[in-house]
Amino acid sequence: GYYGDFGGAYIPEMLYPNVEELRLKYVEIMQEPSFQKEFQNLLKEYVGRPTPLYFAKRLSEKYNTKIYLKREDLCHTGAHKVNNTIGQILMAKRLGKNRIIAETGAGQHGVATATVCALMGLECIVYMGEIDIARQAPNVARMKMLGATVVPALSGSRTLKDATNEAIRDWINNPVDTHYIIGSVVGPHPYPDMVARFQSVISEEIRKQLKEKEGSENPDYVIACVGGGSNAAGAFYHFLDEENVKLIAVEAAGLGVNSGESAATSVLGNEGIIHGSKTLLMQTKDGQITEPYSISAGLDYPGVGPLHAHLCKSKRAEFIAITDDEAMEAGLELCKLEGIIPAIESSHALAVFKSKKFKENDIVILNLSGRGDKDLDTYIKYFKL
Ligand SMILES: Cc1ncc(COP(=O)(O)O)c(/C=N/[C@H](C(=O)O)[C@@H](O)C(C)C)c1O
Repeated sequence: GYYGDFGGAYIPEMLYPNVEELRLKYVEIMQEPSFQKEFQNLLKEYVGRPTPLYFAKRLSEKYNTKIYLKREDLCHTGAHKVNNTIGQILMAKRLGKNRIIAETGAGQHGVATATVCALMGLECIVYMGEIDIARQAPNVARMKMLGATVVPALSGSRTLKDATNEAIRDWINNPVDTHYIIGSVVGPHPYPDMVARFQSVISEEIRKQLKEKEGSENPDYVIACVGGGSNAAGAFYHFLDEENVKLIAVEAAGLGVNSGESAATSVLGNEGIIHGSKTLLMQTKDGQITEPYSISAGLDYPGVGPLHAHLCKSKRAEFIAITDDEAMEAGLELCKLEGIIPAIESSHALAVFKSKKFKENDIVILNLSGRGDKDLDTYIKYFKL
């Protein structure tokens, strides 16, 4: 359960039975033919996979390189999060669980969890920071309509890290009948690996689609935004051992990495434990989690998955920090050039083209993790629409 020096399961003793049960069973369950059959069928019939690998002609012309967008914004629920929740709800059923809990920040993961609970008729409780409930109101309404109970996290800074703490507290109190669907490649082993495996359908499809379109399975670059790191883990997964495929992980610089209002964990973080995992996190000198900031709730996370801590330390991936302003401008530019309104998280990845030069015949894949519907309020305020 380690990625280099990072990973592991540093959990309270009372959580050990739940996590140990999962660790012992998850690979075996995922490899069962009946599991794979149901998983692949739901991804196709319910999520709408495969998602297009769309050649963005006008964007490519603007930046004089070849840009393909992997359209995770077209998944059912509007983001990549559902790839993971489909896998985990099937896992929960095979583990005999009938109560589901989850944490969410941007609300996408909460919606994706509520969606699969409605699909399978399971009880769903989503913990969400009171601050995030206010700034992602449309997703809160969606979760309620889908039958979930949204519980405001009132502890700490009342954002994602507190929602995660409250979900962990719930799981400790309800070990037998409850499965905790973690929304990103974070948390104690086996979650980072399990979530990455479920999201790896993204790069599995990219390889097939690129082969058809360009005659080669390998692009020159894969770019993805990183909050906890699940959409990036999925987009990178099948390229990790292909050293000519360069990986670019994009974090939220917020108001700037030296502004004190940022979520650029690879720049501002150092080694520590967060939510049961040894990784890089933004912390005070006595190891308390520092409150991050980003205009996007989805990247507003003070840690990063252990896989990405390793990719950063081993320099297998280049980490770029993008500010609120750079992201918002890039999001609006995609609207005008390609008629696609991206999630603000995904807009951070798009902003790379402004600052990094690619060669004319480079093939660049950008993982468009979600669509911008949930962010219209923020776009309206920012651009005074
Ligand atoms: C459209 C979209 N794109 C990217 C992200 C960042 O999450 P990762 O892909 O796991 O790095 C997110 C993260 N959303 C989470 C959520 O909806 O709850 C996030 O807030 C937390 C789970 C980290 C997202 O919604």
